[in-house]
Amino acid sequence: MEAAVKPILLVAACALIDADGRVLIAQRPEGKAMAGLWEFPGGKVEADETPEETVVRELHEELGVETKIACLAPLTFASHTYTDFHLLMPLYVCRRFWGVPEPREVQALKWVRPQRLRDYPMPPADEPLIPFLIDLL
Ligand SMILES: Nc1nc2c([nH]c(=O)n2[C@H]2C[C@H](O)[C@@H](COP(=O)(O)OP(=O)(O)OP(=O)(O)O)O2)c(=O)[nH]1
Repeated sequence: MEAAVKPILLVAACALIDADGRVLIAQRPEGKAMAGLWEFPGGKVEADETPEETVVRELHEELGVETKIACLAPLTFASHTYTDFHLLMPLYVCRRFWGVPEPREVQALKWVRPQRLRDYPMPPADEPLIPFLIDLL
């Protein structure tokens, strides 16, 4: 019997970048899958949204940060098979945003130099994204 095809989960994520070229990562909350791992802010793309709208909404909800679709630039994407789904995750970068990020729906936030991202345990889907940020910054 053939294995069932896993559903594709579309998640949109964003690397906020500060004036020093550091990237913001967020620690996943307790009680959720992959709790405690560090990830790029973002979330599932809802049925009525574009990925860019998802990023703008999630930055507001998770961090209290405001930005605009025009301030998002696509960098790369993750494509990774988890147990229950296949994750497809465009990663945007954003250098222009308003407000100081605060950890509203996450455990903690950290501004990290791209070369130091490997010091923070991330979901397996995220590891291939790191070289793109190192190249960019
Ligand atoms: N936001 C974000 N999600 C990531 C990253 N890497 C990665 O594998 N994911 C996965 C974790 C989750 O399975 C999914 C994002 O879903 P989510 O954060 O909106 O939802 P969740 O798992 O917290 O579950 P829910 O309670 O909100 O339904 O993508 C990343 O860098 N950022």
